[in-house]
Amino acid sequence: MVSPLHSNGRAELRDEKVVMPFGDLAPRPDIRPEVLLKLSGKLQTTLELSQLIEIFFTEIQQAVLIDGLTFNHAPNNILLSQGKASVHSASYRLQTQQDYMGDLMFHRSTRFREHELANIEGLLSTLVYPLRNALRYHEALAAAFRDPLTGAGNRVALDKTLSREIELAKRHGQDLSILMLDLDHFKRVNDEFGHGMGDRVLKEAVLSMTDCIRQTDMCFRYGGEEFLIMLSSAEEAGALRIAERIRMSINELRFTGDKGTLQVSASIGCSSLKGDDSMESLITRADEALYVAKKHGRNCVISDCDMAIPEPLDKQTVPTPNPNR
Ligand SMILES: Nc1nc2c(ncn2[C@@H]2O[C@H](COP(=O)(O)OP(=O)(O)OP(=O)(O)O)[C@@H](O)[C@H]2O)c(=O)[nH]1
Repeated sequence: MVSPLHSNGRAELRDEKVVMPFGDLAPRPDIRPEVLLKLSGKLQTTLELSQLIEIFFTEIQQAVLIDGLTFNHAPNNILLSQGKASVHSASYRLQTQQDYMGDLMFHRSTRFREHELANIEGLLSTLVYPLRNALRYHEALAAAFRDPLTGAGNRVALDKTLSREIELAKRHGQDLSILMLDLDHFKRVNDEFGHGMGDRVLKEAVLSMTDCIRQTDMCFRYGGEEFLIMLSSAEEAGALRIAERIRMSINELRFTGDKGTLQVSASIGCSSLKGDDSMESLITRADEALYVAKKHGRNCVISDCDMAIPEPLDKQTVPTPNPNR
């Protein structure tokens, strides 16, 4: 039997006191079996995490009044809230011997009493299996939209996300820009340093990209060594600044292998959303700008509005082994 509150499970009060409700003197849960049965049945009706937390929040009001509930699963980047945060809180780490299943925080304007904490813990036992199933479902869905090598979004995710973001940006009159990024002379990286090194470069380049963008922006693998970065609420000038930051950050990477140290560079084309743009036209303009960047020596950023004027090229364009490093 899995315990929702593994040995380190605990209820914490806001004033730093720690209560161990399952200690010898702690009260036992006092919940009617039909409440548990009903809750358990309802929780089994969905695999969607947000729905699951909503059902749990609504249903447990029958046993304990709470103002708000927060569910946090940092490894999967999940943060869900119901109701509102309040002065007092009780938090639980849900952990079985195999799985970490997240942290739940219950909020209330008045202190939780010990018998209420015991009831919350009794109710939590119904959440464990549905929550584990929902987390697995969430992970499977996320994997279906991710490039397995780099962790960037894949083409399926790109089509879904970019078309939705374009629609939203148009409806709310917001800016949206994209960057099309291609690593320069990547074939030489594979040929001279091996495919393993090529893979390493791809992974590190994606980390550089994601380090330079906001959480609301997204990076997708468009093809082999080509990436599309979606910048929400970014106008052309802002997008060019981010693109330049990414270009420099990739150019600063160093990879040491048997044949010395490798430096890579990237060319970037940028396009910003216009009123009559479709996803295809936005991508085509970024692609054309990327083509100009390649043509004018690589390791530079070109905007779709600025395709005739290439950046000054004082940078290294070819990955070079440097045996002295
Ligand atoms: N290691 C590795 N290589 C890949 C992967 N996907 C594509 N490639 C390689 O990326 C290279 C792309 O080569 P090209 O299209 O000629 O482009 P390039 O050498 O980067 O030249 P420019 O784009 O003109 O600067 C090919 O050799 C592909 O095999 C991958 O997942 N891993």
